[in-house]
Amino acid sequence: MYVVVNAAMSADGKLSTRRREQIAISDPDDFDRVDQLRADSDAVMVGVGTVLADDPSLTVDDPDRREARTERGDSANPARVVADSRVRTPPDAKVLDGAAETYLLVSEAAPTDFVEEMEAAGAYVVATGEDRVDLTTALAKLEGEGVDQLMVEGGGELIFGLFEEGLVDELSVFVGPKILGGRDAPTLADGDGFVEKFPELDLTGVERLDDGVLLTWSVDGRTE
Ligand SMILES: NC(=O)C1=CN([C@@H]2O[C@H](COP(=O)(O)OP(=O)(O)OC[C@H]3O[C@@H](n4cnc5c(N)ncnc54)[C@H](O)[C@@H]3O)[C@@H](O)[C@H]2O)C=CC1
Ligand SMILES: Nc1nc(O)c(N)c(N[C@@H]2O[C@H](COP(=O)(O)O)[C@@H](O)[C@H]2O)n1
Repeated sequence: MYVVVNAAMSADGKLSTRRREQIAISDPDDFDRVDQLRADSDAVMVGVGTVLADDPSLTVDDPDRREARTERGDSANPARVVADSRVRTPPDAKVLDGAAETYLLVSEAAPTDFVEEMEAAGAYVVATGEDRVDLTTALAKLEGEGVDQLMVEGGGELIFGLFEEGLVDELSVFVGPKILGGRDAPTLADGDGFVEKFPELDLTGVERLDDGVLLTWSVDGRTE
């Protein structure tokens, strides 16, 4: 499986405000690029923190891109994947609206009644890990379901978890012309942070998009 992490951050490295409110950091050209990346992927993943903060749809916006997918024999939208160890996804979340297949990655500690509620809402529930989703095993299971390219949109906890497990192949970050500030505002990679053996990146692209810059890296030492 090829894993590409894509996110937009402010010039000071924040994914959103300290209130965790969704905010447009990307400019129109970047949103269009993100839509194409979704259309090119088999699945789009977020953490439940993002579902709770943003209630994203994670679908492809451009009808021509959806049509191109169906013409090549794919579903109109990529599958949606939510890492949600304890099942905090609300049953009325947009990721459960039936517009695409949805996988809910939960831990073995997930309450059975919540799991059943998610299955009744149409989600495929994949349980791995004792208390927290075991991302390595969960992604291997998704690969077994035909997910060859996984796009990850965030947030910072999930992105850190994927780097921690050595699961990221490529990172693309749009740096937008805003300062958000806030010591508690989410950043590109939160979690516990690395203190040694930092993931190393190879810069593969620098491109001006509107008033921001798109930076792309490949990741050294991808282990899975
Ligand atoms: N600017 C951008 O491109 C984006 C911004 N965001 C912003 O990020 C914020 C949400 O980010 P976070 O609070 O960091 O939440 P998150 O979206 O990273 O979700 C974290 C949750 O994922 C679950 N999870 C399960 N297994 C995990 C594992 N092994 N490792 C890590 N997480 C695991 C846990 O329940 C954890 O609480 C929101 O404010 C949202 O607006 C989110 C996506 C993109
Ligand atoms: N690429 C990008 N740029 C921004 O400025 C953003 N705020 C985000 N946020 C991500 O997009 C999700 C919303 O998706 P839908 O439009 O609802 O499908 C949001 O949840 C973040 O993952 N991304």
